[in-house]
Amino acid sequence: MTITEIDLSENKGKVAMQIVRACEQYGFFTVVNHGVPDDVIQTLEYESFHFFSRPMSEKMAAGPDHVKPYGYGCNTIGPNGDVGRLEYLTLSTNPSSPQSIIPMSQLIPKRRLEFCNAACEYVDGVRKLTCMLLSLTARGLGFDKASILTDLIRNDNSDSILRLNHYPPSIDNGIGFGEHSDPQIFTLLRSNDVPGLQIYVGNDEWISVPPNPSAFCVFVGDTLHAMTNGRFVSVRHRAITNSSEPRMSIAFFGAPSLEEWIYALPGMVTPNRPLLYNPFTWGQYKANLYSGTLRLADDRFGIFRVGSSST
Ligand SMILES: C=C1C[C@]23C[C@@]1(O)CC[C@H]2[C@@]12CC[C@H](O)[C@@](C)(C(=O)O1)[C@H]2[C@@H]3C(=O)O
Ligand SMILES: O=C(O)CCC(=O)C(=O)O
Ligand SMILES: [Fe+2]
Repeated sequence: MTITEIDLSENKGKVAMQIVRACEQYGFFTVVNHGVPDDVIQTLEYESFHFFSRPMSEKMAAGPDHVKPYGYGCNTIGPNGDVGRLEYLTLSTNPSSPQSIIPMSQLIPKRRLEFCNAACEYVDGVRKLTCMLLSLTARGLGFDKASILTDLIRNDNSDSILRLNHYPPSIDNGIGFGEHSDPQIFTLLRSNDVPGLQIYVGNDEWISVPPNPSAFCVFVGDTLHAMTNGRFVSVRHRAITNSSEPRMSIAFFGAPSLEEWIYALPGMVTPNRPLLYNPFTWGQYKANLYSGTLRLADDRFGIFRVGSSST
């Protein structure tokens, strides 16, 4: 199989169809000519490497005791004992959150202002790109109004997240970030020129995504899967460590506000495709990630499935 690479400078009608096809097939594609300025990306990568190069005692100032999933973390992922060979910094992009870029940058040692500016500019660029991709997706699905999807991310209270993942060199095929799907709408991830990302394409097959620093990887998340009533695949993916070079991935998880209701979009439920999930708010879905014993690789739709005994 080949990974779909979409050139955003091409005809918009064609691009819209390519996006929908890729979301239906694997829930994954890459985009080039995406419009996020290269210097904005390079600057945040530089500041991120600088942050992770600081002594552990300094990095710990930004975590790990903050509200999940925010702050600095090392070798553990999520609330229930998953481990990985990485360290990360996770920030809210909602300006009114105490865990968002500006207040969290105050906890970051050295180069506070530089880090803060770089992260804000990056989020500005990737949020616009996410909106453009959602608008093209709405068009590809046949909706007249792009706002049916773009409003979810544009909302001032969007619960979108910025996550910096740093995988130190390791040459024995270890698990950097274990298998999972992302819970949000779309994830836009960019990495330096070091391999590691793999996606699941069915039939027990994982394929490696060749690194391309001038592209963004786009992942369909659980929320868009639910909104399309299963038509789009929420792609399972993982990162392995097998390089003598450090790997840095920067992910923007585009999410709605906590109050937003998630339900199947018009036309997605048909006699051949019965409703899969009862409506839920993003806040309910997110609370479920952190309230129980769910592990990284677990299916998280259980209680939201139509016919589930808890609904
Ligand atoms: C074990 C978990 C970690 C995670 C929340 C979860 O319950 C399952 C999904 C994980 C994930 C993957 C994408 C993002 O990195 C993340 C912040 C998210 O929203 O969902 C992480 C969560 C985390 O690291 O806390
Ligand atoms: O680093 C990667 O390539 C994957 C990271 C990831 O899946 C995540 O942060 O959710
Ligand atoms: Fe992920």
